[in-house]
Parts: sequence; C-alpha cells; structure tokens
Amino acid sequence: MAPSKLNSSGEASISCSQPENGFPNSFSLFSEKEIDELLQPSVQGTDDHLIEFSEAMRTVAKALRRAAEGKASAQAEAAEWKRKYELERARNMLEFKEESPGEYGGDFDNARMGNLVNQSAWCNEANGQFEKPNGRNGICSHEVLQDGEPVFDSQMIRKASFKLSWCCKGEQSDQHKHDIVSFERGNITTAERSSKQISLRWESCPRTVLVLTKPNSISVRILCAEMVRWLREQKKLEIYVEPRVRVELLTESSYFNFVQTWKDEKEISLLHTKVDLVATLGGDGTVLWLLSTHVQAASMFKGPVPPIVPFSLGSLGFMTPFHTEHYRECLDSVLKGPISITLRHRLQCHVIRDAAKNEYETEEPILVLNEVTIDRGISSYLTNLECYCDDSFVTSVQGDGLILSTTSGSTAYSLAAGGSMVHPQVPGILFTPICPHSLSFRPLILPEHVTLRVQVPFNSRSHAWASFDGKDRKQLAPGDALVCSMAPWPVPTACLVDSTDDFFRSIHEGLHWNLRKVQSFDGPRVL
Ligand SMILES: NC(=O)c1ccc[n+]([C@@H]2O[C@H](COP(=O)([O-])OP(=O)(O)OC[C@H]3O[C@@H](n4cnc5c(N)ncnc54)[C@H](O)[C@@H]3O)[C@@H](O)[C@H]2O)c1
Ligand SMILES: Nc1ncnc2c1ncn2[C@@H]1O[C@H](COP(=O)(O)OP(=O)(O)OP(=O)(O)O)[C@@H](O)[C@H]1O
Repeated sequence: MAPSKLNSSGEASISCSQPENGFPNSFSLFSEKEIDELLQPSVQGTDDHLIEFSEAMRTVAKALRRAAEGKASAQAEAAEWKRKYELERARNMLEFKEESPGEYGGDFDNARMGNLVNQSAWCNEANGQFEKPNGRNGICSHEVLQDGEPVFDSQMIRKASFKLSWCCKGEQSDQHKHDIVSFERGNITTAERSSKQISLRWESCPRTVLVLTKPNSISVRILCAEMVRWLREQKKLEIYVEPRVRVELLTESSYFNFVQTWKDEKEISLLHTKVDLVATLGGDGTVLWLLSTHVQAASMFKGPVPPIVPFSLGSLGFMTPFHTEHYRECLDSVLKGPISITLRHRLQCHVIRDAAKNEYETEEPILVLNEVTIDRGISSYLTNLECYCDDSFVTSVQGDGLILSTTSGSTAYSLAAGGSMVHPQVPGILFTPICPHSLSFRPLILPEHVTLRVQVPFNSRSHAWASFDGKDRKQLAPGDALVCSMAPWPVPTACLVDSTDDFFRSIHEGLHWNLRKVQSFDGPRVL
C-alpha cells in the first residue's frame, strides 16, 4: 500500500512507484473508498485544502484506472488483430501460391501454410457458410498435402484428401446452400433452409491413423493392441500412437515394431500433416485431451484437425458415440466413407498480463473444446470480473465465476451452472455465470464472431483463476485479462448417425434428459 502521511510542514504526500509503462500502479490499486479511508485522519482535522487534495487524488485514481483499463483493452485488440493478420497472411500466401504454381513445390512452410489456409477457409465467417478457396463445388476440399519437411520423414508424404458437402434430406448433395438474406422490392427473405448435416467423402484413401488412448486402463490397452493389429493387417495402414503406448505395445510383443510415434514437440506439431484419421479410445476426457492445449503435454492439433472417430470406453461418453464391440465395422465404414460429421468449434484464449511490457510478452493462445472457466479459486471473496463483448461492456460477474463455453461444452460444466444445452453445430459462445450473487443474472448465448474479454479489475479484492477444459489453472492478478474468441480450426468428429441424432441420443442416454414416468391414463380426464 502506498503510505499517506503528513510531512514535517503538515502537507500530505503519497509515495508511489513509477513502473515502466508510465502509470503509477500503486494508485490504480486503490478504490475511491480506500483513498477516502487513507486520507481520513488528515481530513478529520477539517483542513479545507486536505479535502480538496482528497478530491484531486480521487480524480487522479479514476484517471489512472481508466488508463490502465484502456491499456488492457488495447492489448486485447492487438492480440485479436495479430490473429486476423496471421490468417490473412496465410490466405494471401495461398493465393500467391496458386498464381505461381511450381515455385512452392518443395517449400515446406508454404505448402503447410497453404494447407492451413485451405482448412481455415472451411469456415468463412463473412456469410456464415463454408467456402472453398478454389471455388469448386462442395463445402470445401481438403487438398492433398505435400510435406517436404526432412526432420520427420525423408519421404514426401501425401495425406488423404477428402471433400465435405451438405447432406440434404438423407441425400448427398454437392450443392452449396446459402443462407443469404435477400432483399427484393423491400421484402427481406432468407433462402430455403435445408438439412445442415455435413458429409465427408474421401477423395483418396486414408493411409495413416493415430490411435489415442486413455492411460491406466487394462481394457483400453487390450483394445488398442487389437485395433492396431487389425488396422495394420486388414487395412494396411500406417499407425501412430503416443510414446507411452508404443512402449506398452512393444512390452507386449516385438510384432508392434511398425508402430510409429513422435520424439519431440516439433514432430508433434507436424502430426497434422501426416495423420488422416484419429481414433480415440477412452471417454470425453480423452477427446478433450487430444483437442485442448495442455501445460503437461504438447498439444497435437493446435491448427487443422483430421477427422476423429471417438470410441466409448468411459463412463458418460457424451462425445464418444462409437461402441468398441463393433470397432471393425465402424472403422471399415469410416475408412470407406462417406460419413456424417459434426464440426465442433473450439475457443482460443489469450491470457494478457498487465505486467507484460508489450504484446509479444502475452502468453501462447490456449485452445479449449468445452470451456474456459474464470473463478475465485481458493479465495473466499466474490469474484469481481469485468466482461466486455467486442468493445461493449457486458457486466461485472460477482459470484463464484464465469464459464465461457463452446456449444459442444454446453452439456458439460456450463449445463451444471444453469446454461442451456445447445446443438454442437450451432455456432456460438455461451456466457454462463457460476453462482452469481444476483437473482437476475441469466446465462447468455452470444454469436460466434465476438471477442470476449474478462478483466480482473485493479480494485479486485483477490486474484481470479482461469482453467481450460477443467485443467491447467492459471492465476489472473488484478489488471490481467483473458481474451477469448472462436478458433479458426473446427474439429470434425465422425457421427454414428448424424450430428442431430447423436446429440439427442447423448442427452437422452448420457444425461437422462427429461426422463419421467409417463402419466397413467386412468386418472381424471377432460374429454
Ligand atoms: N460441475 C460440473 O459439472 C463440472 C465441474 C468441473 C468440470 N466439469 C467438466 O469436466 C470437463 C473435463 O472433463 P474430464 O473428463 O477431463 O474430467 P473429469 O474426469 O472430471 O470428467 C468430467 C465429466 O464431464 C463429462 N463431460 C466432459 N465433456 C463433456 C461434454 N462436452 N458434454 C457432456 N459431458 C461432458 C465427462 O464425461 C465426465 O463424466 C470440463 O471441461 C468441464 O466441462 C464439470
Ligand atoms: N492420452 C492421454 N494422456 C494423458 N491423459 C489422458 C489421455 N486421455 C485421457 N486422459 C486423462 O484421463 C482422464 C480420464 O479420461 P476419460 O475422461 O477419457 O475417461 P473416463 O473418466 O473413464 O471417461 P468419462 O470422462 O466419460 O467419465 C481425463 O482427466 C483425461 O484428461
């Protein structure tokens, strides 16, 4: 605390540090009430100029807090622009590559960048539709990837290409249905809406499968060995597993020598250029493990994500519709295609530290499939979180905290906190308070294009804590902010039937949604 004291000549002085950002931080730490309290003993002496001084100090504190908040907002905006710039740059590189074919054949970075762009174009936010950069029919095409990276594999590896299309009334259709608002003779109408089930059709055969497994489970271990053997012998596929799993397989038998893995983060970052399909063996936690960023382990798919086939070996299995008894039939039909997929969205979160002196010091973005939670952690005080949506002030969260959730995560923690369940194909961000100390604080669903900023104000009584898909707690000090927006890389998960049928099956079977005994008909009746 900055000491307030009378000097020898009776004048009040407040010492404050002068950090490098030019704002005396210790002032911005005081609330107006605290300044009043600080000045109380002197004011009691009814000295008029001390009253004036206290007013001046209050004005200064207000101005400093505003300036500090402005800085946080500018940092958030800078992070958002940086993300947009990187996407735009990637897009431009693709255009350049298309204009001068041949020049980029062996350049790994550009080839990879081209692929990133190609997939980012899946989700063209300009009209909410899926669009293909090269203008052919269909939602988009996953172009054949050429990987000239010498570190991982000296051979040029070709990844299987596939095509996505809308599936209308059970039929396959290449026609791109637009949701465009038309305006004729002053009447606003929208085009006919058809089924928005997405179908994936392989254009070349998948050749590489990553099998990701939940650790410490005997049944998972047994199934993994069996599945790997089948994929190799019957389907002649290349198999990747985690280093731990390769060791487990080799302990069982040297037969599994063909199984590949990765050595370091660089190889992990290149996985998306090799892997055509991922099979997960575990529960929802295993799907989250694969798709969110972890402190403990380098994340596998921070950018584009290959199609995922989630097998259920957990207790709830909300996102894991495939049954292990039929794994051969399932994988057989997925490898042949076409398959229905759910495109799940992830959120990208940036923690912006007030202590950072420039935007380059902000931390790496963190991806979540379910949600990011900002809560009071071990503190017994109410949270005090100031929330902004783009540049608009939303509200202050006073309670246990706030959940920013994807629609896929709407059935997880957000649901427990009173949020609505949302079909995973709906693009949006859920804003769900945790135990708000206000009767009127209802959850919100915001459009997918917004950027949310949750700021711990300087006058907050305690720190807040952010956690990502239930993991990796990070402390947020007063002045720190968490900025969150939809990530440009959707996650294609294979459906057992289609995204709507799978969603209803999950809420019925997993959550027993609206399960009630049917009322008997032998009671009073009005006919
Ligand atoms: N009060 C709560 O409901 C609560 C509290 C903390 C965390 N969580 C959830 O747990 C998730 C982490 O899962 P985990 O498996 O790593 O931890 P975990 O082992 O603690 O399991 C959490 C449970 O949530 C279920 N779950 C996970 N994602 C789901 C989804 N999208 N829809 C429906 N159910 C889902 C899992 O099947 C599991 O039963 C977090 O992302 C958070 O959503 C919920
Ligand atoms: N490949 C992995 N490596 C390390 N940890 C993992 C991996 N897969 C899953 N986990 C962790 O193991 C825990 C349990 O996984 P999972 O949720 O899949 O199983 P479960 O609890 O049996 O199923 P459910 O979540 O449906 O109840 C989770 O906390 C998850 O983060």
